[in-house]
Amino acid sequence: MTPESATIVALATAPAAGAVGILRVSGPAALEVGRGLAPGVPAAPTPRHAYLTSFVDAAGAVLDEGLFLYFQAPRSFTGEDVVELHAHGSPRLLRLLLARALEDARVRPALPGEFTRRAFLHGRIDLTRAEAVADLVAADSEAAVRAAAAGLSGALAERIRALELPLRELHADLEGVLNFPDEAEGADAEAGSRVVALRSAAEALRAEVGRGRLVRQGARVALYGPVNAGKSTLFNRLVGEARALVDDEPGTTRDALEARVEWDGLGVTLYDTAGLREAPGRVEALGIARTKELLAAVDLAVLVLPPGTSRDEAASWTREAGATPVLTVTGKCDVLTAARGSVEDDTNAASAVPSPLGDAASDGMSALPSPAPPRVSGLTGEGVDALRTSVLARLWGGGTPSAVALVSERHADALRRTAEALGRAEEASRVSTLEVLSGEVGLALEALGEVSGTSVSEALLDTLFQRFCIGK
Ligand SMILES: Nc1nc2c(c(=O)[nH]1)N(C=O)[C@@H](CNc1ccc(C(=O)N[C@@H](CCC(=O)O)C(=O)O)cc1)CN2
Ligand SMILES: Nc1nc2c(ncn2[C@@H]2O[C@H](COP(=O)(O)OP(=O)(O)OP(=O)(O)O)[C@@H](O)[C@H]2O)c(=O)[nH]1
Ligand SMILES: [Mg+2]
Repeated sequence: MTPESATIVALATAPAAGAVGILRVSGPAALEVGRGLAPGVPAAPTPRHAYLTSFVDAAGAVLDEGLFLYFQAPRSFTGEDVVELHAHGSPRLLRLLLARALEDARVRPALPGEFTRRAFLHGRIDLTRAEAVADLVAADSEAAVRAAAAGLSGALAERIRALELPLRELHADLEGVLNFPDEAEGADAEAGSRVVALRSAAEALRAEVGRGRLVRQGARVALYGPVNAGKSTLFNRLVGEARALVDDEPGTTRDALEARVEWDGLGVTLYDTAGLREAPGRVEALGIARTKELLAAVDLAVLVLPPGTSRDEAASWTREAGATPVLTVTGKCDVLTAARGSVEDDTNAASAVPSPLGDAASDGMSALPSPAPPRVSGLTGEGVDALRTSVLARLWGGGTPSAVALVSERHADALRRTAEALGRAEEASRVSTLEVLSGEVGLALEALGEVSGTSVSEALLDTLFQRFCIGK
């Protein structure tokens, strides 16, 4: 029996006690198998009608009373005949029902994501929407839910199609001219400008999707800086509970600590790290090594400086973060300092509006006059809301995640290859032959097709659907 003709079954609900548990069957034998469990249902049930009926064991003894739903192919989630048994949410009962369905030789357990995969194979949904299903299930912040929902409703599919159609037309025109020069004469006249327009559309889409991982997994933000700057106190304040140990002894934090928060719907994993200093003790040195590792991995590093830090010192602390963007703040701002030549020297009324210094410093432009870092106090909470806002602005560049923001590394990579091929096509349209131009346009089309699923391999589908849970 080929996989396509197999009827598959799985629990559609989590294997835990709950109000309702659903057993879902999809494939040609779905109705017969379902009626085997629910013999009270008519032989030709009305599709999409909820029948209240008994579910029975092999001997006909009643196991539960629940709802029976029949979706007739192709009007179902998978595009095949689908039967759902909505039973009471007893894991043990559902296992009995599942085992009974599997007694039929035409039925086998569904693989992870197989229902969704069949929906894709039967053309019910394209790949971006299939992936959005998995994203929605995995979403752990409001932003991730909203972005996945937009993906599910076809927002990304729409954008891809808007690029794919003209690209396909251009490719067809070019191939026409190459293969039937007489009939298709002149179809390549505007090729150069069409490539330019398509390339800029591809680049625009690419720019928009770059932050998919931020929404999907949340952003990672680490507090770092010299020992005793007030990092742990600020961390506790940002997290809203006393998670980290605080002490006036420098070198209190040894191991990085993490906490998950949700700010404006965006998931943020916040790290408190071991303070940096020269000549630490042995254990502390291990903590400092870990801080440096972590700094390389996060999306944003928040440098917490004690009041009175000089500009040179600030610049050198900034360099500790390497390539990671830095947002600098002056901590313990409730303490008055009279130090001269410090980073907060030019603090004035205007600098009450947080303006990240990190950019300038990490761009190697620290010689230019830059605004004073925003001031915070973990102790009093002053400036903490403004810091949160600056962090979000730095991660997002302001605004809320766009509908197409929830894009996987896979999508981003395919879009990058699309744009690159179009870049080479643009070059070819100026300096090379029509063959080369058409070849690059073909490559762009192929890369783009990996997003929508018009050109994907079985192997890629296997990998994609493996991240789904069983029953999805
Ligand atoms: N009980 C239950 N709830 C569920 C699902 C399910 O399979 N079963 N879903 C599963 O993930 C989601 C809903 N997704 C669905 C998508 C399409 C169709 C469907 O029957 N589509 C047909 C008919 C459309 C219509 O009549 O408007 C089609 O596309 O042709 C059903 C569910 C979430 N809730
Ligand atoms: N006045 C004032 N004191 C603070 C503030 N934040 C921290 N402190 C004090 O400064 C000392 C060090 O604070 P921590 O939060 O442990 O500093 P840290 O940067 O985590 O230090 P290490 O883990 O040792 O690197 C403690 O005595 C805190 O009470 C603040 O905003 N204002
Ligand atoms: Mg600490």
